[in-house]
Amino acid sequence: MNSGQSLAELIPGLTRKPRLMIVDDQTVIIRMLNEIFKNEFEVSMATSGRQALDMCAANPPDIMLLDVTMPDMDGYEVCTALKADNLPEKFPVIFVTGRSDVSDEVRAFEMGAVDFITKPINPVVVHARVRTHVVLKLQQDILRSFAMKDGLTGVTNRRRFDELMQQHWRQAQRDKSPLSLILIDIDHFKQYNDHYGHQAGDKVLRDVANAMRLVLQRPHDSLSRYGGEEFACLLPGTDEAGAAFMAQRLLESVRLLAIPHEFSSSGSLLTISAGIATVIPAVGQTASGLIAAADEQLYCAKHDGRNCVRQVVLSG
Ligand SMILES: Nc1nc2c(ncn2[C@@H]2O[C@H](COP(=O)(O)OP(=O)(O)OP(=O)(O)O)[C@@H](O)[C@H]2O)c(=O)[nH]1
Repeated sequence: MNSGQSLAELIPGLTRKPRLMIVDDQTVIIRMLNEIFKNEFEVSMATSGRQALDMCAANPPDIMLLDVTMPDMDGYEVCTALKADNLPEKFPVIFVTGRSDVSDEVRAFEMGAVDFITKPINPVVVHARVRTHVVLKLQQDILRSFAMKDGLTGVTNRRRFDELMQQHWRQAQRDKSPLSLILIDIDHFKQYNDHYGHQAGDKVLRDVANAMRLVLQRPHDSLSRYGGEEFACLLPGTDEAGAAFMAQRLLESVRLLAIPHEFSSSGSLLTISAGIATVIPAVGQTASGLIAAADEQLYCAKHDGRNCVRQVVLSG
């Protein structure tokens, strides 16, 4: 890798400074590393393993420089805790240590570290290694985000929805908090395609997805393309009243697009129908029940004339 190139040149599409977390109980080391990286990275610092874990939960870095020998919790323990934690993002960890035994090095790799740097720190070496690993990490992030997006509408795809569902389901089980799912389907979309053409149909899918995406405000709310003309809106921490409100806003956002649909039996404009299911998941319950329940409500909304919402609350 050419160290003369800037990180922005190496990672096309990079819109922010990479985040580097330095974890060391010796402030003199932290200061030294900060001097090396402060221009290219957004640097955060922790002086104990516990503090590092708390900071990662709130705002995970893109890469971590982790001291092995620290009081209370050593670097190996931090690494183990990071692996066990359900962090929203994984990131590479480079161990920094005064020990230079082969067994220490082997242990570091076994714990999941990507690299191992020995003290005294050589600024050129540490800089080159951090750059190499952070470029790989950010390139992977970009590829991953492409793999998780629906090519036509730009919202997350079915694969990502499945992941998000599992993630939020487990979180809701732990917190005993409500999780709502809204399944949305465009009304008489086959008629739309048949009369206005497939390209016009594709544009409608994009416009509808964009309009609905703007309705979602909370960071954990998500909209995914669930199937051909079906979307799924996942609302963690949202009860039945909140989900009903959001569903009505989704319907309204599509009505406001005022897309003519002369061949719809539910009005002269394009509309959607929605089925909502809400649950506080119990131990042993699975997410597939929530999806099936929302799907059944969507079927009811279609059956009851379309352009409407039907809802159920499942017992946890
Ligand atoms: N243009 C376009 N059409 C799609 C895409 N994916 C699915 N469709 C179409 O969506 C239509 C779905 O039709 P149906 O399942 O019969 O449902 P509908 O006509 O919307 O009727 P109701 O759901 O009962 O209101 C089919 O014509 C599919 O070809 C896509 O990516 N682009």
